[in-house]
Amino acid sequence: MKIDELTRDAVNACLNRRIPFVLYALPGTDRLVFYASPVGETGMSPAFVDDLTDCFFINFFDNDEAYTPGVKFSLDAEALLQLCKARSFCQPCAEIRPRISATFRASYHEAFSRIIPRLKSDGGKTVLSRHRTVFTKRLPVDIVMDYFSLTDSTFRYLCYTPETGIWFGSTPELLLESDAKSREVRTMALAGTRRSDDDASWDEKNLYEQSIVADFIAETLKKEGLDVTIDDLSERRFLNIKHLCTEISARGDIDVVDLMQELSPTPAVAGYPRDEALEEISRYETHRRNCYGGYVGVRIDGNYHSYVNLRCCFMAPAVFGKTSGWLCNLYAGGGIVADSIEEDEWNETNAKTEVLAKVLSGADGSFAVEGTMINSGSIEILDAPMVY
Ligand SMILES: C=C(O[C@@H]1C=C(C(=O)O)C=C[C@H]1O)C(=O)O
Repeated sequence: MKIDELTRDAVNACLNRRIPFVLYALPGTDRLVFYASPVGETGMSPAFVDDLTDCFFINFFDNDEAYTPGVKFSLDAEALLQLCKARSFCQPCAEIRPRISATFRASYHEAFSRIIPRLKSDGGKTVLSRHRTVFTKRLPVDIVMDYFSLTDSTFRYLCYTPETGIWFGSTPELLLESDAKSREVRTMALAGTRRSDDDASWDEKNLYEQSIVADFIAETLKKEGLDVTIDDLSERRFLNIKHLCTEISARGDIDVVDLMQELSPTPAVAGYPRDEALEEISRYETHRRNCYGGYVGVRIDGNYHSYVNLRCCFMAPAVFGKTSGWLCNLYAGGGIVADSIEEDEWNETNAKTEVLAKVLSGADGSFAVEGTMINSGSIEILDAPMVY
């Protein structure tokens, strides 16, 4: 995958000036698309202002607001660069910032130990997540070009909005794809994880975790009065790991935005029953998930391409010691059920962040720092990057 100089300049101009933008590629293609839409007088990004314009959207995991931040497809790279030449910008700073500390192994242990007894008595599943914190000297454009080039089977994006800050990701999980003409939507139940090179057959625990997701999605679609088709269980490989997957489609009278809200967060990223799982997540996880586990995607010609925001990174410009670069939070979780083994689940979160952490470090591994050296005394988060 290649990025042309014009688009590279446009991305850097947006990062330097905090102009909302997106750079994305849909699954199955290496075609990179760039758009920017400066924030107007409201100070808010304008994604879902109406039902017509093509746009990018990115939602929070705690998805209880009607408002969804995003980027309208108003300026392409050339138009954006022209505008930057013609006038100066004072766009709003990000409202949230990455965390300086990472999840301690001990905090994960504490959360795990509290959740297991309830799952043993009530059954069900809770998705427990953690985040890693990395400081990197690499430029966002270089990072995402390496990361996006590894596979074309995911939805890949890099964006900035004032509500979310800078995020990028490469997610394998479809939340909802809609086709207004045929009145059809497609989704998937993706869960259960193991390393790609592990050829043993899937165990009961993983099959159970995945069936919870498939049942929830199928029930939700049926409750909406839709005609639902459920495909056979298959295996999906994404870089160093693989998952179990059931593709599900539905046809009928659909309000896609309502349905996305209804489905998200699915038991693949929250758990089941949902309320109990969400309660445990907010009580025991030591970080806010922000946009991790929410949904992210594009609306084109009235059709939605929406994905669960996984294998993603939240970043902000920062100075570490005397070095300028980027502070990054990498998120990963896994479904915990009554007989889950803590060490295996922790290792699963390592596997899910392994590729991204490597990309942040660069080819020779010398571009990034991770660990206790990163603390509030050694790092300062900036509102805008040192201009490059
Ligand atoms: C929660 C994540 O992934 C989700 C959880 C999975 C699991 O529990 O096995 C598998 C795929 C995703 O639906 C993540 O990548 O952080």
